[in-house]
Amino acid sequence: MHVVVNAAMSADGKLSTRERTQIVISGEADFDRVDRLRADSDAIVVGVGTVLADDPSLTVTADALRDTRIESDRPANPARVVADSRARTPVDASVLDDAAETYVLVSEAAPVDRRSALADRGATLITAGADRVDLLRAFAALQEAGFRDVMVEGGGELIFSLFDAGLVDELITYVGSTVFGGRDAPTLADGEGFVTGFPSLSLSSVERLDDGVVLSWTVDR
Ligand SMILES: NC(=O)C1=CN([C@@H]2O[C@H](COP(=O)(O)OP(=O)(O)OC[C@H]3O[C@@H](n4cnc5c(N)ncnc54)[C@H](O)[C@@H]3O)[C@@H](O)[C@H]2O)C=CC1
Ligand SMILES: Nc1nc(O)c(N)c(N[C@@H]2O[C@H](COP(=O)(O)O)[C@@H](O)[C@H]2O)n1
Repeated sequence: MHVVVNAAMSADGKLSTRERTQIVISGEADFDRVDRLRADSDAIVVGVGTVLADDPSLTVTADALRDTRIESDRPANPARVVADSRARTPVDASVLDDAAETYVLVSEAAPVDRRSALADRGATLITAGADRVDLLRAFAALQEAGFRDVMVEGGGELIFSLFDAGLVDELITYVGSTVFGGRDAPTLADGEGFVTGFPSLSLSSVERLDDGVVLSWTVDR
């Protein structure tokens, strides 16, 4: 399985403002790039914090790209995957609509009634971990389900945990032309933070796009 993390951040490294509401950082050309990355993926993963903050659809928006997927025998949209230890995804969340398959990764601590509600909405549940989703086990289950190219779109808590678990192969960031500031604003990698064993990255490309820059890194093994 190949895991690519893609996120947009302000010039000061924030994914959003301290109010954690959805905010546009990318320009039109970057959203097209993200659309192509989605179209080349089997699954798109987010944390439930992102679902609660943004209610994303995580679908491929450009018709041409959707056609490309159909020609290649892939479903019109990649599967959507939510890391959601306590099964907090609202039943009316856009990720549970009919546009694509949806997987919810939960822990054993997720209440049974919440799990049933999500299953009733058509989600496939994967249980891994006692209190928090065990990402190594959950991603192994996704691989077993046939997913090869996996894209992660955030947020900062999930991205940190994926780096911590050694699951990230590539990191792509769009750095936009704005400053959010705020010590409580989400950054690219939040969680506990590393004090040793920092992931080491190799820069693979730098591209000027819209009024910002796309930085692509591979994670050293
Ligand atoms: N600019 C961008 O590209 C993006 C911005 N965002 C922003 O990020 C913010 C949401 O990010 P966060 O609050 O960090 O939430 P998040 O999206 O990273 O979700 C965190 C939640 O994931 C669940 N989870 C399950 N297993 C986990 C594990 N092993 N490790 C970590 N989390 C696990 C937990 O319930 C945890 O509360 C919002 O403000 C959103 O707008 C989100 C995605 C992309
Ligand atoms: N690439 C990118 N640029 C931005 O400026 C953004 N705010 C985000 N946010 C991510 O995209 C999700 C929304 O997806 P839909 O348009 O609803 O499909 C949002 O939840 C973030 O993960 N990304």
